[in-house]
Amino acid sequence: MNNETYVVTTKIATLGPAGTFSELAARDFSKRFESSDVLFYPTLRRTIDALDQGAEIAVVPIENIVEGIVAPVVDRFVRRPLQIIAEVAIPVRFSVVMNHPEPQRLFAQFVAQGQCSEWLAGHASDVVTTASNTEALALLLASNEPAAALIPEHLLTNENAGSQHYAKVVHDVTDVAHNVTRFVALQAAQPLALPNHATAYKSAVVIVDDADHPGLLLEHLQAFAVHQVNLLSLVSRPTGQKFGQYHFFIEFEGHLQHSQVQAALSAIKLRNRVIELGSYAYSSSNSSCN
Ligand SMILES: O=C(O)C(=O)C[C@]1(C(=O)O)C=C[C@@H](O)C=C1
Repeated sequence: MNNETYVVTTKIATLGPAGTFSELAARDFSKRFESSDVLFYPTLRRTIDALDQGAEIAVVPIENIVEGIVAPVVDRFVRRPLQIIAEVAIPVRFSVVMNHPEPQRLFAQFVAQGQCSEWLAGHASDVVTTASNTEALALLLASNEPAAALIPEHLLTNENAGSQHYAKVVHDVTDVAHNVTRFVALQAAQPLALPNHATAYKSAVVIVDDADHPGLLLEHLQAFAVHQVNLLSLVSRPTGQKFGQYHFFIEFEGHLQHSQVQAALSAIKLRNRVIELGSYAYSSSNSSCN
């Protein structure tokens, strides 16, 4: 009899190159597996689509405490079947590094710009938008012109990118001290596991707007209220078809298998299509920043 044991390596896709906050979230999530590989993708959309190309899990940002929802991620929920299986909240702090004391342009990721808007408004007029924070740093390192980059503070402790490599460093330019981003781990949609009674769950759905009429949003909210389901977030996203038409991304307390949740969603399903995105435990670091 052969006693060999096999270790399965879980492939986790996230936004790269290495050094992003997304990588921190993916590494945190990877602790749940005996063996895992973190694979990097250049955009959030390609990170999610990696689920069709061999990755079992994609870890992406979904909400920043200041900037709100990360729209490219939420919009993907309507386009392809996905399931949220976990969330993790990661503290986010930025610094600015320069290759010259008077830079002409600054490279910065699109979400990061909103989290450092006060410093940028006073110091940077020519901002070049990048797909990730590490791409901002890579563009600075490749630039022959006086330039700067908004980078994750944790990259300054990296041997190859430490403070000594730059003409000037401005530490911590983040608008708020308690800046934090919530990341979700996604997998391809599949049957939901039963709830574990010791876990506090939240769930997410998208209500697809294909039955617009006066009072529609009120009816959705009433369904949750009547069945005592506590809403945690509600974001409207344009359908892209017509002005005035919106899908609603909603997170609420409870598991999709709980009877009150099923009753609320059944009422909504009489009028609209509902995409169920799964049930997952509250992030532990989430409760500390409430
Ligand atoms: O570029 C990164 O470092 C990322 O991980 C992406 C991202 C995001 O898009 O929200 C993650 C955390 C911060 O909110 C800023 C950027």
